[in-house]
Amino acid sequence: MAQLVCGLARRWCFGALGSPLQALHLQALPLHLGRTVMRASQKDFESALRQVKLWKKDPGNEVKLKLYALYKQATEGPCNLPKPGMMDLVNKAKWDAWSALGSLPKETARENYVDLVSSLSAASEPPSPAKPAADGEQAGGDLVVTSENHITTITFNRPAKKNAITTQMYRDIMLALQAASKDDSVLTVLTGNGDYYCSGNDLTNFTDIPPGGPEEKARTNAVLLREFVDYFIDFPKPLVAVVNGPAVGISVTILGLFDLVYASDRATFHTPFSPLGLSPEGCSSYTFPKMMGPSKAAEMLIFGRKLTAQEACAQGLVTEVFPDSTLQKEVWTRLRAYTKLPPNAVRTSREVMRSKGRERLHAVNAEECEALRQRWLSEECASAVLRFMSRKAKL
Ligand SMILES: CCCCC/C=C/CC(=O)SCCNC(=O)CCNC(=O)[C@H](O)C(C)(C)COP(=O)(O)OP(=O)(O)OC[C@H]1O[C@@H](n2cnc3c(N)ncnc32)[C@H](O)[C@@H]1OP(=O)(O)O
Repeated sequence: MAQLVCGLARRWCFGALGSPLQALHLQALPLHLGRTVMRASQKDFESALRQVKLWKKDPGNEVKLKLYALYKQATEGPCNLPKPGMMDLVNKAKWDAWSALGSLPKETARENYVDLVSSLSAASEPPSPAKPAADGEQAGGDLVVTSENHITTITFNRPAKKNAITTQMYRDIMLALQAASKDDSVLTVLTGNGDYYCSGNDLTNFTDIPPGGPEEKARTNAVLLREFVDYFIDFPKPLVAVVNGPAVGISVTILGLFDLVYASDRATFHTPFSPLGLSPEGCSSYTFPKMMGPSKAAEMLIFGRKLTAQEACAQGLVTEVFPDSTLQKEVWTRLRAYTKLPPNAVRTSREVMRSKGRERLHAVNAEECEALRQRWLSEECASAVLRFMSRKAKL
């Protein structure tokens, strides 16, 4: 039984800077710790700062921004920085949060900081021991890959973030597909752990701007996306999605490149590209109109209409819908039966079905990635990401 776990468990902690938003609070800490303690509540404040550094659970961007703003107000007073540009997403979010505190006195900000930390520390659960790995599985990692009974399963495993896909996960999925294309499996399955199948691209993937600026970020993301989608276009074995819950963005669009899509009746299919200032990817601008007709595809891809599992099945995006309570049992029984079919016949049938459209799919992928590269540099996209990060907007 082959076994592979991709992606290190990235437990959130202030010592490991995964993104600028994770970093923004920490950046402030050393500045403060060198200062002289002047007031009575300063000790509590410093103790709260130390406590925050020990948190292992990500408190979320909203809380991190609040902590950052209160910290700056407590130590420096009202916001005294020039307003960052629209594209400077992280600094803009920080600036907005700090400015929102207006002329709140330093002592009040310090007390609010201490109160916030103590309420969050009280609410957080003690760390639970890792679940023992079941046979053929390993716990942990943002992506878990197992291979059993001739089925390789790639599981999105970031349930606290609704399985949003980080840049590392894109790379790990490619590695997993590469391994699966060569192992003894007959089928490759993608599924999600937790209540979501996947909430699409992790929107914080756009926030860590490299020295080359937003243009470089847009370019490298476009290259990564193109390579990622190419892997699905060229994958040589049947691809199956077991959509255990809501699916968003790229996790929906690439379903057009799958052979079978089995969905829970809890699943929904949502591609909110226009509200995000984006355009379709995953070859969906070609596969969706082909499978559901141009006007149904337009409703989804241009106007962001969310489909239920039943609607997605009626449109041809989903193969079959199962009651959530029986999804796992029914689907895995069926998939195991499919693995008993003569593997060479399965591969040949798939290849003759796929080979004719492959070149076209690569061209569509290239075109979509170029359109997205430009979209990522737009103010519409920057505003949407900023709105999400400051939690004023959700789907
Ligand atoms: C290399 C680049 C390739 C780019 C390819 C392009 C792809 C395009 C897309 O995929 S577009 C789709 C992008 N996805 C979204 O816009 C979804 C955004 N998320 C939401 O709207 C909501 O979170 C939700 C509707 C999915 C779930 O709402 P709910 O209220 O049930 O849960 P929370 O909002 O509290 O979410 C729990 C935590 O998960 C974080 N999170 C969820 N989705 C994402 C995401 N896509 N990116 C980053 N983070 C996400 C959310 O922030 C919460 O975290 P917190 O607890 O730390 O606050």
